[in-house]
Amino acid sequence: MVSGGASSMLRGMEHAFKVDLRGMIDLLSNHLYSDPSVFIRELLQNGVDAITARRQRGDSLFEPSLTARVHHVDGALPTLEFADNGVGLTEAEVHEFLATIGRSSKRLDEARDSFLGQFGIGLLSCFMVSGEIEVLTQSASGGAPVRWLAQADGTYTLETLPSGAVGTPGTTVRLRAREDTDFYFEYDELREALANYGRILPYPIHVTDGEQYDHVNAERLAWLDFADGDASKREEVLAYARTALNMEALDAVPLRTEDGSVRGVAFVLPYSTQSGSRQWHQVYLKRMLLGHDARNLLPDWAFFVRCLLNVDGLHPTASRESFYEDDALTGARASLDAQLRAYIEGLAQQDPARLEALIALHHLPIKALASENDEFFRLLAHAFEFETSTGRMKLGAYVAREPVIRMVTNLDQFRQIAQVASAYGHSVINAVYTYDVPLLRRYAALFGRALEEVDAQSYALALEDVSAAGLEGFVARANAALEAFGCVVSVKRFEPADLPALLIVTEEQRQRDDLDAAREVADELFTDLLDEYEGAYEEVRVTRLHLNLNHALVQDLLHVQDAAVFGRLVQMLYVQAHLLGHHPMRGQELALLGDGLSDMMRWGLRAAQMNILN
Ligand SMILES: Nc1ncnc2c1ncn2[C@@H]1O[C@H](COP(=O)(O)OP(=O)(O)OP(=O)(O)O)[C@@H](O)[C@H]1O
Repeated sequence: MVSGGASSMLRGMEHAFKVDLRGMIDLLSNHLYSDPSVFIRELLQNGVDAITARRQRGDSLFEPSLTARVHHVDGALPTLEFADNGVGLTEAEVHEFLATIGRSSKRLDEARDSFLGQFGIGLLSCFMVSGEIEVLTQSASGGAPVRWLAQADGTYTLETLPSGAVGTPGTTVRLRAREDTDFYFEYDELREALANYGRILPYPIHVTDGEQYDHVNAERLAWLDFADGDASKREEVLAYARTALNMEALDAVPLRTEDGSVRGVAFVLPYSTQSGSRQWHQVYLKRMLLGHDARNLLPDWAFFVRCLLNVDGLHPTASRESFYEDDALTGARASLDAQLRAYIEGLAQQDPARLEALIALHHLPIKALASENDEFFRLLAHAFEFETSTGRMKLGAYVAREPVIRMVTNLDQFRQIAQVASAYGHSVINAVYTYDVPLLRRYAALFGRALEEVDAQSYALALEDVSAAGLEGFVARANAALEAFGCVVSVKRFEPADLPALLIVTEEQRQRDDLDAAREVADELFTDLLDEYEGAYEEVRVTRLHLNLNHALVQDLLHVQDAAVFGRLVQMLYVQAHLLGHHPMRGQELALLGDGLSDMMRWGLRAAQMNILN
């Protein structure tokens, strides 16, 4: 049997955790917060929460106010006093809340909705810029004022002051700059940080340093009213984008969700953006800046807008730089997605000109969206523009004149085909850009249209073949003239009759010739090895020149006997076909052009001289 004494020995002695404050501060500054200026956010947040708490007590006879004052005493490092006239703290509350890390007066569920803070660690961020934190506070529930002085090593002193020493309820936090942090105490820096975090906070924020003074959130921001449905604020909101965001927005779209209680505005960017690029937004949580990244709130395809958003019903992560993933966030995201989508759909019905401008600038995100959503696609498909062999055209106009949608998926092929296709009265779509092919496929499927992927070679094969008509000798001579250029000649008849020749260049897969050559001389062992390489192919550039027998020059060429003249003429037709088809010319072809022109000039001169002599 185990005696009671022995059992307590087994249980061991109970100890309390100890927290190394320096380690905590290091953790906060290096791993949780991205920038030391967040101490301003934490001070603002505590001040706002304290005022909210005082109001919730039923005290409405005071003018809420938050003030940051910088003091410089005798060339020493500056101090910052951050004062609020909120609820304040009693001595017991100072011990319980200020001096206990992780303890917050705001965590109760009902409190969570009203307050900004909840984790009980925010004040520690002041140690990132100051060696000590001094708090002077007078509770709204009475009692003596308290002075609390905390050091970064985790020790603190607390003294109660004579009643009435502070006067009205409220709290002042005093911080002393260090050599390495005085930058954050400079007036301009401070004002900027206060404005950045507190621009839309509901209580006035003042900043002073000697003669300098500013009320950083004096401006009434129209975008919140606009989000609430006040359409008359539209021009004001666009003007705000112009002056404050330096953006001539194409449009302003009000946003509002039930889930997460989001309100805001999306500005349509006046310039096109890359798919996947990240926009710089302003996201506020209960009117306090949370950050500039709205990735977990906005859909991926919304990279053509920049948003100002205020969120009341989502929860922050501990760093307070993004939102905690929960059902409300999922709902808010889905609703914002639907609203931006509805905006584009609305334009399609009510403002086609604006939609056209939007598509012209942001065709990639819009096409991305259309390629995954049928309804959206049906609505917009006809407005999408494509490059075709007969010029840029909206898909609607294209299908009105072409019974079959013909597309080419390679740019070189497109250049070549442009000539041949028009000979047949066809218009071919250049579908080499992202989303083109899936969009055309979807179009064909949804609207029941025939879609063909065409290439230059198959077009050329369809041209009327006349090489069997006793022209073998002619073709052989022409081939000899172009042998050095790796070009094969054929004679065809095609339209337009004024196009003398058509050059088709294809990249073909050819089995490597040297493989066969190697096999001929290889012994058994190597033959096995070579067999393993059986599938080795190489890309070969194949050039075909189709001479057009409908053209007068080609007809004349049939009767040219002089081998030198004949060769040069064929070669010049070959070069001309390069130029007409916009084919890139290699050094060989450029040299040929030079030589050919000289010959032509020489022959021309000679003919002229002979005319003179005759
Ligand atoms: N200016 C203030 N006036 C009144 N009480 C304050 C003030 N600043 C801090 N407190 C008290 O100290 C507690 C701890 O503050 P702290 O900033 O560390 O955390 P928090 O605001 O509760 O949460 P979070 O870590 O999310 O900011 C608060 O919950 C509040 O009770």
